[in-house]
Amino acid sequence: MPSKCSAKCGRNAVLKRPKTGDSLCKECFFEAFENEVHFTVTKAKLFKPNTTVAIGASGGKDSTVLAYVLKLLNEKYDYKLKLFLLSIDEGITGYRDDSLDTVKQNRDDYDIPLKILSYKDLYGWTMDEIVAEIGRKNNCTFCGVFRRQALDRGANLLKVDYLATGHNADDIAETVLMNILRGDVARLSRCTSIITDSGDGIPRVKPLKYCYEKEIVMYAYFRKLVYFSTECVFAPNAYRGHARILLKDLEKIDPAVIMNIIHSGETMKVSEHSKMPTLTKCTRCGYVSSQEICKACVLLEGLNKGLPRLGIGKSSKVKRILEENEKLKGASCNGEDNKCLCSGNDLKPSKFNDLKI
Ligand SMILES: Nc1ncnc2c1ncn2[C@@H]1O[C@H](COP(=O)(O)OP(=O)(O)OP(=O)(O)O)[C@@H](O)[C@H]1O
Repeated sequence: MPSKCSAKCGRNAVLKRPKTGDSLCKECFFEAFENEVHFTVTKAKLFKPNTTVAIGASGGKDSTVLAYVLKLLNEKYDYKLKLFLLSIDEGITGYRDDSLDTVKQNRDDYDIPLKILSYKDLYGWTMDEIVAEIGRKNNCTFCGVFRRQALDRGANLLKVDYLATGHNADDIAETVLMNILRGDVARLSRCTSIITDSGDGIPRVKPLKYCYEKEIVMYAYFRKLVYFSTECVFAPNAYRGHARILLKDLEKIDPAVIMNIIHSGETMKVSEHSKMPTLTKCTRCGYVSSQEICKACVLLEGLNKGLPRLGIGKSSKVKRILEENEKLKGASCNGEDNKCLCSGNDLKPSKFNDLKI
């Protein structure tokens, strides 16, 4: 005999909630999931009424569920938000091109306007081209740094008040673990924040912060949402994968570990000596950075000068290489040497400002 829904609605249960162990029917699961997101949004005061929100839309399960639920809650509770979808096309053949088709489908299904920005337009390189230069080992560094900035640039171009991403509870617990495994105490203090300041006035928010990945997949499945589920073709080497495997193993023993890790990260007190550096503006592109020259500009400069490994590793090493090149430039460069870093003038802000969106 099928068990009854534990919400006592009288219907039969069709699933067991991974987060709580409750047996629920479809309708009560939808309600529980949506109520939790609504609770997260209201408790953290994520959005002010009459504002605009860009949803980082990759076509994957998290951002698809985020777009669907935000639209639904916006209408149900009258948040008074104007929603946009913002997609970054990294230029990964067989992955992003297909997932962007899914985002376009979501744009039509949910009636939310979509803006697509590509790495090729922003940086002059696709990820396929970058991987051909750097190989598969460190390509995630390029992709992560460029995507972060590209999303900020997109949010600025759309002139929105918030940028919402689909980061879920598993992502955040993984990040806490990763920062611990790397001894990156400074990042620990901000990786659990539900609202982060990107340094240019457009806060990033994570409405799915407390949603378990398994429940997001269930929600998308039972709601019959269209999403793209293939792993990035370049992802298997990412360090995050190790934290992910560890977390999944721990979750099998006790699903509460995900919330426990987030809770530990939130309540941990980081010493003054380990605080994140203050954000400033990159002297090259004018974009937000914790260094004089932002990581995106350093990586791009390396690519353009045939030194793709320039930005991989410690920033002190990068600074030394850049200083040495500055000296060389003063001594001998006639401005025609393609390998000399002095011809990194193509990184001026105008390159980005000229972009037609
Ligand atoms: N190419 C992209 N364009 C726009 N937003 C993106 C893109 N890639 C990632 N994001 C945003 O960052 C969030 C976390 O990205 P991550 O790479 O961890 O993907 P994920 O956990 O597989 O999420 P999803 O299922 O939405 O793809 C996504 O939910 C989305 O909001």
